[in-house]
Amino acid sequence: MKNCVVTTADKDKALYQDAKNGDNIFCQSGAVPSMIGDSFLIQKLLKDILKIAETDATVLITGESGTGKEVAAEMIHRESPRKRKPFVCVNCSALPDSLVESELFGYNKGAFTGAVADQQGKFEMAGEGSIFLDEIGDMSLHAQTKILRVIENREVCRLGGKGIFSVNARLITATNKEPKHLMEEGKFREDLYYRLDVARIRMPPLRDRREDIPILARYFIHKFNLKFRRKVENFTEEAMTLMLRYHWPGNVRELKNLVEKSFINLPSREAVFMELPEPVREELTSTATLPNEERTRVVSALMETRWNKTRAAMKLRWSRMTLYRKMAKYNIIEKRNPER
Ligand SMILES: Nc1ncnc2c1ncn2[C@@H]1O[C@H](COP(=O)(O)OP(=O)(O)OP(=O)(O)O)[C@@H](O)[C@H]1O
Repeated sequence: MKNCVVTTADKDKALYQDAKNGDNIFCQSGAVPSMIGDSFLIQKLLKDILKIAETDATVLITGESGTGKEVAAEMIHRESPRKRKPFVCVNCSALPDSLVESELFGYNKGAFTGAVADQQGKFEMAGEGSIFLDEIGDMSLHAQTKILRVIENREVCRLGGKGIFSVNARLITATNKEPKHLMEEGKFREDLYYRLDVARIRMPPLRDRREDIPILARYFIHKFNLKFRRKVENFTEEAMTLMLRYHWPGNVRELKNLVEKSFINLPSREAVFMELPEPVREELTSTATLPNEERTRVVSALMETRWNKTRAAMKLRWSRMTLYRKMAKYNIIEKRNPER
């Protein structure tokens, strides 16, 4: 992730930088990247995000890599009363110990060799907005001590500076490592953890919400249609079946990359239905797990029939009652979606 600052002014210019990929995403007013998905888990997550956004609590977001922690952090800011103030992202894993203070707290001209001009730190830049410390679990104990001090005192001092700035930004942090394990291994300060874990958001892995795969795939297809000037509608049925069964260790990021690879592999500019590139197809076929094949079958039947229960039940050769029972058993909930 590139460190980035999104200000209201930037958004007015319809510019938002996809902090992970360095892409510039052009957005219409307010249409910054949003959390796509209509599974029960995502709907619940969205409710939690909106509830937490309103409070001013410090947030800790946990979840595997690629599950959308940064998307969630940005949404918390965007939905909070601080939305017109800056949103500052810091990738802690890319921050060597020697740079922690100068990056986060800033410095004054002459503070060290190379400090040729005054420089604001990230806490100062965030002002009354939000500061997002990503991959906080990768910070050294030394750096954690510095962060803890800022949280406790709510003030920072630039390197080589005399003045003290009070810290008013809301703190949002994320880690893809389990904080409890990090503490057991002595890699994370317990006192800092309790300061950060005031409100918790847990991002579910994609394999636990497979019913979001078609809608996410369509969303990325839409994005890449714009980027590559194509008119793809969807994946072929065979490709989608494989995708629904795959276990997605890299989560949504892996799905996004796969959609992009499939675009690059398109045989013609006019192609409407997309195959998976051959090596990916082989990989997905060999690693596709069937942790809950019945659930996958139910979701696929519902998707294929646009949630028409009578037709889905017929497809599965079940009664409607059986279908409803299975939907309840596997927590499959229909979301009213104009696309369907
Ligand atoms: N629910 C979602 N809807 C739309 N896009 C998503 C969603 N979840 C993730 N993405 C996209 O997937 C990619 C990875 O998401 P993100 O960077 O937020 O994951 P992360 O959990 O922060 O990963 P890491 O732990 O590696 O930092 C991004 O391009 C993001 O825009």
